[in-house]
Amino acid sequence: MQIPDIQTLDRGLSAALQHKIDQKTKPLGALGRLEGLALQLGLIQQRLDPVLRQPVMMVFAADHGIVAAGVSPYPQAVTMQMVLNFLQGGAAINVFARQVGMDIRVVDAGVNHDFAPHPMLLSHKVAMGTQNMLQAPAMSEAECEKAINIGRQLAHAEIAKGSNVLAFGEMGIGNTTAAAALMAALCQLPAQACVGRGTGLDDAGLQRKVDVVEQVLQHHASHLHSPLSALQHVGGLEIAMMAGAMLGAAQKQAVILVDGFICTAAMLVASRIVPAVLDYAVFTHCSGEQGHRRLLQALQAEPLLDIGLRLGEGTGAALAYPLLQAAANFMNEMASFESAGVDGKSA
Ligand SMILES: O=C(O)c1ccc[n+]([C@@H]2O[C@H](COP(=O)([O-])O)[C@@H](O)[C@H]2O)c1
Ligand SMILES: Cc1cc2nc[nH]c2cc1C
Repeated sequence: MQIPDIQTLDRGLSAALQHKIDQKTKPLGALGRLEGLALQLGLIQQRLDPVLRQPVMMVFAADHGIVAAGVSPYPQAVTMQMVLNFLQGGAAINVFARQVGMDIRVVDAGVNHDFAPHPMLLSHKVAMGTQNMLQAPAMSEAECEKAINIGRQLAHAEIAKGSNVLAFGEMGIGNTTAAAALMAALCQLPAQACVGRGTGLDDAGLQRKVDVVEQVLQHHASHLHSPLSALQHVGGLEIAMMAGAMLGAAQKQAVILVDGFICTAAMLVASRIVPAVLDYAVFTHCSGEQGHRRLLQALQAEPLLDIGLRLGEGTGAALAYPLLQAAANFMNEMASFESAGVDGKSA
């Protein structure tokens, strides 16, 4: 695979951005995390007056052969049914994206169903789902590379149409198992620390899922040392396409909004391919999925929200978007001590 060229942030503007932030009519630091966000936006865009244009929510969907091992309480068909729900506008992500003014693209990366064409649907099926990774690599090397490259092109296309904020979401029954396996492999953590209840496994189901992930890691042990090989052997098609799209977004200096556990696992993979991708990432929330907090810590990421969401679809990213808007808006619209005639010196 050709490694994408991603610029690390040029921090030359940091002092001027921080000065602008500090001159706003507020006590120093009083806008909390919004101040760090404003600084990040300014550095990504290399301007003192950052603007957010045409935010797009990209929801990547695919199926997972590992569901045959009983790792999800829901049947595989729910992936396809939820894609239809997205296209009809009735899912949580439709509601929240509408609420914050984001367009949605639903990307079929590998759902086990043939969809009729639809204006919201981007059909880029690489396979009808992954193989059961207890028995075989989740994908072939060619499939994995194809998914990454399509993802990168999709991000480039959205940015070429005028977006400078790409939000990421996903749908795929079984994908918390693939995400946990990737986390365990790339962070060298025991399965137990990475596996959670997903859509709602009971205690026995959780134990079975831990056992399955341990077996998967053992089966592919000799292929887990590089991020690409780990992705190919224990990942998922939507995870691979998201990782590619995240790399593509960073290549073009767009802001990347990372949703929950599965999106963060995709960012983990992307960051092990090109670490500079992290400069463009905003981690929007800490999901209720056991393992997400530890994964965020491994990436030294501080999530914006921690409100117990564990839905996926991009819901956390959509809900956090107004915080990004607030960061850009205060930079552009808030008075400075000088312009408002407020005494900016503390006693
Ligand atoms: O984003 C999260 O943190 C998250 C946590 C738990 C579940 N999910 C969603 O639930 C599905 C995967 O759950 P499971 O139990 O089938 O592996 C998939 O469609 C995800 O979008 C998502
Ligand atoms: C109903 C349902 C909706 C979802 N959205 C994302 N993952 C999901 C899993 C299920 C089961």
